Amino acid sequence: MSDIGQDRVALIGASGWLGRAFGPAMLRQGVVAPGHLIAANRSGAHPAYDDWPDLEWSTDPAVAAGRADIVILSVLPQDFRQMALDCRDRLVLSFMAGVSCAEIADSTGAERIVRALPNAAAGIGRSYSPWFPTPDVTARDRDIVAAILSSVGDADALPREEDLAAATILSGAGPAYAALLADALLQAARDHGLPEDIARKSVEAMICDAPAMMAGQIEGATQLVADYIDYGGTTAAALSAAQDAGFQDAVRAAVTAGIDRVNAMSRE
Ligand SMILES: NC(=O)C1=CN([C@@H]2O[C@H](COP(=O)(O)OP(=O)(O)OC[C@H]3O[C@@H](n4cnc5c(N)ncnc54)[C@H](O)[C@@H]3O)[C@@H](O)[C@H]2O)C=CC1
Ligand SMILES: O=C(O)[C@@H]1CCC=N1
Repeated sequence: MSDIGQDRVALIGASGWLGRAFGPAMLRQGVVAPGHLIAANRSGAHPAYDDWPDLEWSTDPAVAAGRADIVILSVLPQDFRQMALDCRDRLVLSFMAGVSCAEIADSTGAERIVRALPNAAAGIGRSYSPWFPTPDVTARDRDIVAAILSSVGDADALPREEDLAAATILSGAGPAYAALLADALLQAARDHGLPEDIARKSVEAMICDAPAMMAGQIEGATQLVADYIDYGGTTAAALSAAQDAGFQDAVRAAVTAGIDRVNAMSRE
């Protein structure tokens, strides 16, 4: 039996971007038994769950939450704010960006709340999901949360809730910044007249091979840039021009703007 034991889990937003990664992963790995999962969405059974034809579906989040011991909130903040959920005496695990534990407690009555920030790599089992528990969360709750989050990748507890804002903008963004860089490189390649297929293969080699060369040693990135600069070749010229044009400033502005947005959402 999994860490969840006989507890019933309501996954609110089961067919959304994150929900359809978590639900099937939890079922496939035996974190929750099919008879103990209630999948809630607006449209009923979703093809991502075709392997579990007998799964219980609900289009009423309040009913699903009411029948569960553990409630996973995988809905947009604005949709959550329209819901009337009673989660008293339940463990609530929220994936929502910018919705504080205090707001979740206020609107659901829950005291045992964990906020986690997965990312889109959950869909390939490679999410990194930092999480924060309220003081009432028990040791068993923590094991349950670790089991749920581990079903789609790696996870670590954070000591302070406010650190979730940065986590939202960094790991929470998944491949978004890499996509921005890839798009800029593709446009530059086209500007220089590279045939489209060669441009695509060149940029794919840059973006998709880099992870294999840097995995497990990301702290070496600063040294890698310095090594290229010291090498004094063509890449040095390109990297220096990017730095002079404000590359680091652009990244810092992106992270700051994102954190500001998260904090504004918390006050909306
Ligand atoms: N997509 C991502 O990479 C990340 C998302 N998040 C957070 O996770 C949460 C979910 O995000 P996504 O999966 O991307 O959203 P999504 O919009 O893809 O999925 C949300 C799901 O909730 C369902 N839903 C909305 N209102 C409902 C209602 N009244 N009753 C039943 N179901 C309802 C929708 O039908 C939809 O399937 C958001 O709060 C987001 O901030 C956090 C980290 C990363
Ligand atoms: O862009 C977003 O709002 C979602 C939530 C956290 C990360 N991605």
